[in-house]
Amino acid sequence: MIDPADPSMAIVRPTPESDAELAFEGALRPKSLAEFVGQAKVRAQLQLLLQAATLQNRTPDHILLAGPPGLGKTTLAMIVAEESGRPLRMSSGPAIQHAGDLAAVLSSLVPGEILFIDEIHRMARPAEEMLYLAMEDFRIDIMVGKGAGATSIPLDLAPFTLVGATTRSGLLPNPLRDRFGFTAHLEFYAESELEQVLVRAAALLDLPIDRSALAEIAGRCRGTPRIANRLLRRVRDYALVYGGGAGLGAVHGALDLYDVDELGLDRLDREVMTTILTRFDGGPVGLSTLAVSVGEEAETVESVVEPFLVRIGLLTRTPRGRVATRLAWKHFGLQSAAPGTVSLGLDIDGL
Ligand SMILES: Nc1ncnc2c1ncn2[C@@H]1O[C@H](COP(=O)(O)OP(=O)(O)OP(=O)(O)O)[C@@H](O)[C@H]1O
Repeated sequence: MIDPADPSMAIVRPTPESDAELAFEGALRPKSLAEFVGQAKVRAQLQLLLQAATLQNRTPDHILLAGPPGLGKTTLAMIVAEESGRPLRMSSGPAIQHAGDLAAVLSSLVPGEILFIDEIHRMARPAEEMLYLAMEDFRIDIMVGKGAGATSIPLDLAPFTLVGATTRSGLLPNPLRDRFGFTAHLEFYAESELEQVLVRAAALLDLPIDRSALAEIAGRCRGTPRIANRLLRRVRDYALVYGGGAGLGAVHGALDLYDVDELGLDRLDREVMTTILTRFDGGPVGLSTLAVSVGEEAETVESVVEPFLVRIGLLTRTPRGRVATRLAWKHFGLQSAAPGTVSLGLDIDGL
């Protein structure tokens, strides 16, 4: 769930500008696994897990949803609650900064409730430790008092299902990761799947749009449904203001205006790549140096920008740092200043 007032959500692009953007996103969320486009394997896995729990009349196992922003983690958490007919409680890692914050949430859950914790890797360590016992035994220990006189009082919890979402599953401590019965790794969407997302969104928005225009948006939305839906909205704006209908002309006009290139790269993607190419001669360059050079948080560069650049073959992550590929030099029409640097970068890929 995106809360524009929450600084932890600043890494989500493009930033929702208004309540209207949030309402728009909410309105387009699929409400069932059948409506959810793509991620066929994850859908089948979730279906099995939920059906088995229903047949045994128990709470479904804890679920971890991992993947870059905008691929449908929050949507899936809502679907899990919907499909299993259970109430949903939503929270987020940054909102749980003390064990007491988590204890308050856990102790107020009703039996069978689904607890969704977005950005679960941002939860404070003491809360994380409290969660181990809660997930395993539906119990927490509440510390009363301080120092030598401190005692712990056990508190039984109602059985619940935790659905955690993370853009950085590698940051979760093993004991926490191991307590999830199922981890779903969400992948970037294929263009054909994104076209389906867009067809559905255009119908819900009552927007007549050419199939060729939808295909063009699908190829330029970084493999991400959230971005596909946002670009569709910008195309709708463009068609509304300049007339001529929502066709290829409106797509090119809107996407050029919003600096989205033919690969779907936006301003920050391009800045990261051109910085590696021109300032570090293709790399390798370390993450923190790169982040400082483009004036962004290292986490944003690592979890929001890089996964897509790696996926489309412009960037590799090596033990010595980030390296631009031959394709990146070609895409940006640049040449290495030091002959041999490119192949040095590519040579260390496999390390
Ligand atoms: N498989 C899908 N089919 C149709 N629409 C989708 C799908 N996945 C995501 N969307 C749309 O994309 C938008 C973003 O999805 P969602 O908020 O679930 O992403 P997220 O992975 O939770 O992102 P974040 O990590 O930023 O919280 C939603 O409005 C939803 O309508």
